Order: sequence, then structure tokens, then C-alpha cells
Amino acid sequence: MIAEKRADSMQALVLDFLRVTEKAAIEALPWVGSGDKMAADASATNEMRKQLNRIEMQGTIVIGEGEIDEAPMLFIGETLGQASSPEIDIAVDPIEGTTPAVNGQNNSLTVIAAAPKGTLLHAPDMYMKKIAVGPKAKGKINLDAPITETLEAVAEANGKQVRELTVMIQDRPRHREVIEEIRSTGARVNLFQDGDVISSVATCIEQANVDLFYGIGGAPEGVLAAVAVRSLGGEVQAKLMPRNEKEKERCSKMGVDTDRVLQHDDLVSTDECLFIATGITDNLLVGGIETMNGKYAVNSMVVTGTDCEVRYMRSIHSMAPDV
Ligand SMILES: O=P(O)(O)OC[C@H]1O[C@](O)(COP(=O)(O)O)[C@@H](O)[C@@H]1O
Repeated sequence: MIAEKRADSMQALVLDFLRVTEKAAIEALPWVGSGDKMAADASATNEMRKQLNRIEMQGTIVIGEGEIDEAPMLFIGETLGQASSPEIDIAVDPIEGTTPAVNGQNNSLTVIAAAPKGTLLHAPDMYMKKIAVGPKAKGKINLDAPITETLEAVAEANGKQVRELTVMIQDRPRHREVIEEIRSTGARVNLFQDGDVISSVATCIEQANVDLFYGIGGAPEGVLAAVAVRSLGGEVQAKLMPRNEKEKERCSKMGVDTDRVLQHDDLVSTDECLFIATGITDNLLVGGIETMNGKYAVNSMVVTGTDCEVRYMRSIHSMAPDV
């Protein structure tokens, strides 16, 4: 009964949270192609904060961003909203793909995940090793296994030969060895520059034709993606990768184990969760903002965990400033 009530409260907030990502994406739009990452992030972040503060909830930011690259951030622990209940954990990335956005390229969106208090991992903003697969390969992966074994398991689960698999991996020097290993099996490596929320959630979107996401990226992005992937029936596993003693200390203060693989339930422990991504520029999940006749057409992907449904929403916003 209590779980049902909590799920209801998440469902009831879908449109409120949708407004948050839509408005943040619109605020980011003038910075597309500007070359100014800080200004773009600040604009989207401030709008997110403003819109989150309008919602009837007591929200707490458990996943913010910005410590690694000193971007403006919604602070971990910051509380937002108009009421004392429901109590909600919120994970945000005001711009996922800041670099492509300010370079005027595809692959940027604004993203939020929400779930009842205490159900999202409180992960520090540092690197995390991650693996994600779609529903068919759920239960067949192990982050600690050699990549060749993982590819064989995913191929069998997806009814393909290893050489028919597509693996999304971020184009970074830290992945050079594993990229070579994957290529040596004949599997197709799809290198992307930025946006690992996009690439990991794509494993659950049939038309995207992505079999596996693998590699080291931001921990906040790992938790955000885990919410969508869980709701879409896939699986994420992860391991925090502290780079020095200070980062290790931060993990232990936050009570996160850095020695073991975090299973999907460690990242998000409930189905009563919500994931919304609004396109800034076009990407694998959702189209970017279009401007037309004094209005913005804004495209979002809304994933709700209780009913495991994905909705593609298109809203028309006036260009008149919001008050
Ligand atoms: O650029 P780095 O240091 O390799 O960081 C990787 C992270 O950067 C991103 O590509 C983009 O992140 P932001 O746009 O949010 O800064 C993430 O998707 C990824 O997890």
C-alpha cells in the first residue's frame, strides 16, 4: 500500500519534472555553438534549480555534477521544492554533452532522474567503470569478466554472432586497449566523443541497434543511465574508479564501496523511478530543439519505472520569457 502511494506520487510528478528538463534545454539553446561551456552549464543549471523549486515536493540532489570539471552545479545535498512531502532523491545532468552542444554538434540533452528518498546511489562526482546491456542480455554480464567473455555472452543472449555486435565506447586514450581487444573479436566498435548516458540507454532502444555499452566515464551519468535502463528492462553494472587518496576518502565518507562491482540494485533500488531526457541537439535518444514561428518545439523521452513505459513527448513552448 505504501509502495503504491509512493509510486503514485512519482507518476503525479511526471509533467512537473518534464517542465524542468524542457525549460533547461531551452535555456541551453542560445549557447549551442557558442564555445562557452561554463555559460551553457550555468544557464541550464539555474533554470533547473528555478523549475525544481516550483514543484510540490521535498527534493534532494543526490547526484549533481561539476566537481571534476568545475562546471556550475546543483549541489549534492541541496534541497529543492515547495513542500515537505513527497521526499524525493534527484539526479541531474543539466547538460549531458556540454562539449558537443557548445561546438554546435549533435549529442546533447538535459537529463533528470527521480525516485523516492533513499533509493538512488549517492555517488561522488568521479570516474566510474560501467557496462550496460538491453533486456535480452540482462543477467548475462559481469563487469569483472574479460571483455571477450562478455561479448560472447551478449552475442548468445542477443541471438547474434560476436562479429555482428555493436559496442558503444567513448573515444578516450584510457579505452585504447579494450577497443583493440573488442576489435580483435570482429565486433563493431562505435566510438562516441561525449554523452555516455545517451550511449548506455541506447542499448535498450531497439532502433538504435546497440548491443553493449562499455567503459569509464562519469559516475553521475552512471546512476542517471541506470534509472532508465532499469525501467527499460536492461542491466547496468558499475565500479567507482577513484584516482587518488582524496577521491577514495570521499567514497568512504559517502559509504560507497570502491572494491566491488555495484549491481543494478545498488545504483537504483526501486522501480518507482522516473527518467526524463530532453534533446538540446539531436542524439540517439531524442531529437534536438526546433525553432519555428516564434516557438520552440521540444522533444523528450520519458521513462517511468512502475509501468516500464517509454513515452516520446513533443511540447510547443512560446519564445516569450518565462516569469
Ligand atoms: O571527458 P571525460 O573526462 O572523459 O568524461 C567523460 C564524461 O564526459 C561526458 O562525455 C560529457 O559530460 P558533460 O557534458 O556532462 O560534462 C559524459 O557522458 C562522460 O561520462
